[in-house]
Amino acid sequence: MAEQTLYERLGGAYAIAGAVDYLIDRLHTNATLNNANDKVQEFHADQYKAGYKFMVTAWSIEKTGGPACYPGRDMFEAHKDLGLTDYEFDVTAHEIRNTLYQLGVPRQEVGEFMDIIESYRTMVVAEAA
Ligand code: HEM
Repeated sequence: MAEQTLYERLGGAYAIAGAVDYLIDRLHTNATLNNANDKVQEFHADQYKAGYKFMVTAWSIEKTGGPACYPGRDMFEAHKDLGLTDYEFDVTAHEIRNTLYQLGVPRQEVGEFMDIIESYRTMVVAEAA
């Protein structure tokens, strides 16, 4: 049998959407991120929340080997005007990791997903661009 994709091992679209739902609620109330950057705080207004959950869910589905369904910008385009620092990236990555722990995702899959997140650092952090 062919090896299952990370997308399949995470439980597919429903499980990923559930994890993103939990994650974005945490990020939107993360005082460190909100205090660090006006642009981030502005974007955390409720009117963007459902759309952002959709975007991050679709991105995660696609990057873990599920169907190509992400309609948003690439990670450099989406973040280049936000002036993000390595510290803010680390805080976000910490919340992502904690979400996976909280939901009981196995160690192997946590490692693989966090490797994907880390591979986008230079596209997200303005200092590194
Ligand atoms: C690897 C980590 C990250 C991933 C996977 C990610 C994912 C995404 C996605 C999928 C979008 C939507 C793009 C679009 O609508 O075209 C987006 C936009 C955005 N992200 Fe991230 N992001 C990451 C890191 C961060 C960090 C560290 C911050 C700030 C703390 C951040 C803040 C934002 C904001 C404010 C937007 C909206 C930008 C706009 O519409 O002008 N992201 N991100």
